Amino acid sequence: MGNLYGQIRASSSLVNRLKQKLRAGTCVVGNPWLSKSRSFTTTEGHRPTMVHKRSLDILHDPWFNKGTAFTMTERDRLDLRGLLPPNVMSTEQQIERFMADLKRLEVQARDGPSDPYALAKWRILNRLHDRNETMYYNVLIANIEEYAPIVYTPTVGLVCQNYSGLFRRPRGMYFSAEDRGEMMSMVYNWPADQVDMIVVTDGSRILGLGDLGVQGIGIAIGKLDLYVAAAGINPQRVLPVMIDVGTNNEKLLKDPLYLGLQRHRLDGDEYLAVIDEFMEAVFTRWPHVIVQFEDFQSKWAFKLLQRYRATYRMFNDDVQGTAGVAIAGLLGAVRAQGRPMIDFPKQKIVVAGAGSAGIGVLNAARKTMARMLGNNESAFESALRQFWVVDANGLITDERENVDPDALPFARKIKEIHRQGLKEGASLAEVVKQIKPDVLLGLSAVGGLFSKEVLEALKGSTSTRPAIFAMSNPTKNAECTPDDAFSIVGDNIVFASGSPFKDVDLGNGHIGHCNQGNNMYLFPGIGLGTLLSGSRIISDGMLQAAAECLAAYMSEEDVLNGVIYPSISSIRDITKEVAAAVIKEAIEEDLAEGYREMDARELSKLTQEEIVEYVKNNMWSPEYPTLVYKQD
Ligand SMILES: NC(=O)C1=CN([C@@H]2O[C@H](COP(=O)(O)OP(=O)(O)OC[C@H]3O[C@@H](n4cnc5c(N)ncnc54)[C@H](O)[C@@H]3O)[C@@H](O)[C@H]2O)C=CC1
Ligand SMILES: CC(=O)C(=O)O
Ligand SMILES: [Mg+2]
Repeated sequence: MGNLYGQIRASSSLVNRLKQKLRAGTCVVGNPWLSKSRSFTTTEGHRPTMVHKRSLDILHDPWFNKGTAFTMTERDRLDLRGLLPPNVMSTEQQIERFMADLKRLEVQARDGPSDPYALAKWRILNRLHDRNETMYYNVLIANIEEYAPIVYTPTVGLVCQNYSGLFRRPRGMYFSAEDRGEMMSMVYNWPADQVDMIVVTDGSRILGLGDLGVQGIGIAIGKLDLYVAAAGINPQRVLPVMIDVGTNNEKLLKDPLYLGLQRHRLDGDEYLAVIDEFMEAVFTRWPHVIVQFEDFQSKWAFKLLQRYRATYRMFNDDVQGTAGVAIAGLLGAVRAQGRPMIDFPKQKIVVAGAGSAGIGVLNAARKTMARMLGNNESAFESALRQFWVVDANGLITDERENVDPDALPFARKIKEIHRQGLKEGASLAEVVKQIKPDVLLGLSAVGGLFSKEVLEALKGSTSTRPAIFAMSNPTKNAECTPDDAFSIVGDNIVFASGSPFKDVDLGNGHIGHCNQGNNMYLFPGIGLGTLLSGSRIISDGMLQAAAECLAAYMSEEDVLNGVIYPSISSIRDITKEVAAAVIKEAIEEDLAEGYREMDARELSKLTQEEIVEYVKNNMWSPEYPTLVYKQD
């Protein structure tokens, strides 16, 4: 009732009349500020307030909203379970959180990695998103190059790190360890009858920033912004999801203002049971939904992918989306040397980082090489000779004990390695010095890992045009900057980074192009293509088709100029093409079951151009519809 009083104080005579009525008990208010249908009962004397709203309508109503202060029983009574972060806060804690955020604003607003006002821009855009979705997406689409770095990497990382302070209105759903046994019913608290895309995270590895617990929901929101802006998925049909199974981030566990469950992460079968329950719940309510797994720690990323990919429409963006983008870039790097793509299996590739992203890239690169070498068992084996993998403990060889099973195939034979002048655990600089690779690719989450020593060593590369992929996010986690890469290794390199950097002025009118090698070029098209094909699963072939489409998007002239990825300003066009390639492959693999009035038979009759047209016609654009009032 505090809000009610705040507004009413504007008119003293009305205040007195209302106070009398409130003291008397019930008060049906009819005044210029309140709609006639609302009736209020004072909370004095613990009488309840009658509300004629439930679920999100309450959270979006400033009169009734208590935000994180809704108790669990109220959340159940008002269908709010899952619509708020799980940690219930007191009014005092809410105020403390708000004040702490307010005080931090000035410092934080200047804390953007490459843009001093990044966080302030995010707040302004976020407020627009809360007020007017159509306008928000119009702004985002028209200025995607400028604002993708705000709603997505790098700023989204900063947003996640500060989410407990930034949280205002909830967006998306929270399924927590406390909701076990409830998910099948609470999924109906989400107001949309149709959901096409879910991006889900458990917050365990957000970009290269580690375990951010419940605050990781920011990454799911950012990825879905790109689904709307790039793929034209209707924003009413996207759902960001946070599965809060606890956090192992000790700082968050001790922070009284943290919005998530303050307990260590569930593990083993208990963890799996929560994810299983979530998957069953969302696919029961929305059988045709597509679920993108995002930023799960490697320990679970592969296991969950294997567990669900044959039965559910799902994929893991970090493993599979990143792999496709890297393949497209690696093929571009071969072409940038003036060589045909078919020379890819001759490339010597050093990969720093053997987590979900690194191993995903290695597996895909190995398969691509094997296909080019004849697609048989021996080609698959011999492709392994092209990779040297370095993790936190140095070069991985078969001498090492307890190699992660996913990395094991890439462990080099120790005898071979000795012949190459290396040993188990050799440092990255030593490996680069001895191997003289064509490509140095980082997915380590370690900022500056490609140190001066490493880059100096790369100068000895046997390639006519060495390629550096510093793919870790956000900006401060990039393995090196383009300035360092061009100035140390030389002008004649190909450079890509996961987060955007400015091109480098090499002098004499020459530009060192900085490509953004990020899975954002693929995941929106993979999701859209899967949706419009109606495929029940997302096959390796569909993912491969997406990667090849991205590689083919670049002209010969572009790649020779060191431009191996398109400009983000054309992301809607790229996504349309990628989606069409995914659909075509789904039809060829006999997986396409159709979408709405386009059934499988009709789909299979479409020409390539007609598929592209079909995709284009199904992409949502932000336009105001004509509204008409209809009584219940
Ligand atoms: N550009 C893009 O599209 C994408 C970028 N990424 C980025 O990749 C990074 C890694 O992600 P995940 O694989 O999921 O993380 P992860 O934590 O599972 O793996 C990190 C790997 O790096 C290794 N590592 C740590 N210190 C190292 C060092 N000093 N030298 C060499 N290796 C070292 C670790 O041993 C581990 O194998 C993150 O920064 C993420 O933002 C992830 C997905 C897509
Ligand atoms: C881009 C992305 O998915 C990541 O850095 O995790
Ligand atoms: Mg990711």
